[in-house]
Amino acid sequence: MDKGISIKGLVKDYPGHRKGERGQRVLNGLDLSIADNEFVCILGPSGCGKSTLLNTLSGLDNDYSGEVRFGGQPVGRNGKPPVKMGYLFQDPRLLPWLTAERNVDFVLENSDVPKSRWAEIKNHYFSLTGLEAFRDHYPHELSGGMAQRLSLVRALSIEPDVLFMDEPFSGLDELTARRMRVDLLDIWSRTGKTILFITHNSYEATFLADRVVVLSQGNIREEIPVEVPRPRHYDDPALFEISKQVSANFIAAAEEAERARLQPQAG
Ligand SMILES: Nc1ncnc2c1ncn2[C@@H]1O[C@H](COP(=O)(O)OP(=O)(O)OP(=O)(O)O)[C@@H](O)[C@H]1O
Repeated sequence: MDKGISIKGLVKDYPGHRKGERGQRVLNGLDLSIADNEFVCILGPSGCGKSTLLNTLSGLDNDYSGEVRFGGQPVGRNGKPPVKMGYLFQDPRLLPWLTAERNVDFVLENSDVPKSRWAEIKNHYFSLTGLEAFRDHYPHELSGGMAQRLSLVRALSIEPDVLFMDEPFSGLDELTARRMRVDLLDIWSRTGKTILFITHNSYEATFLADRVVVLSQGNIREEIPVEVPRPRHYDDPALFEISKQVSANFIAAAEEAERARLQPQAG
């Protein structure tokens, strides 16, 4: 099954919330195609529309215009998405009163995965993420990295075709984040998913992605392919070279946002 994503002319406006406040166009006719099994990182300064893009693609926000297709099939405005989606956020969002395993069961109970497969799936992902010994631990007994790993187990357990990740490692210390990036690439290479990953970190984006998309004010400023063979090595100079180009675009996008902010509004 094709799990690619095609986005055409995506426009998202937020109304002004206070009396007399202007509305804001956050996504401005965005076109983007993501291939089946491609790993794409979205980078851009604060407020450029990254989370808004993820919310519209993931169906959390249906109030937009333009076209979004998964595997060539359009998203029904209020219907079921044509692919299975998994999410990972900056905050692991675990249920504190449930053990690690029950947190995963909770998601499985609300999925279409038959109960006969739960044990196999849980064994697989708990072992893949090194959490086998912590299945009966509660979230407060886990470190930040372990909690985020559990959140990854939970997202993967429903066997999503597409994984949306919104700065999932930004709250972790650098060493843990590095390990998580390597683990994520390993899992991705074994399971085959289309991944859309949001980050503020140029090197993280370059290390992970097949392609880095830099957003500026609700549209694509630059798409930078990362043609470095996998498995990748964290200290590969070729990655550093590409990340410099990513950084330069990121900084330019931030400057564009600052200029737009200082520009007097017409009308
Ligand atoms: N529910 C909302 N109502 C009104 N404006 C919103 C809403 N959500 C986001 N915005 C505005 O839309 C713009 C884009 O927000 P968004 O969260 O998509 O940016 P972002 O690129 O993800 O930023 P960050 O990197 O800080 O998370 C911001 O100016 C924000 O204030």
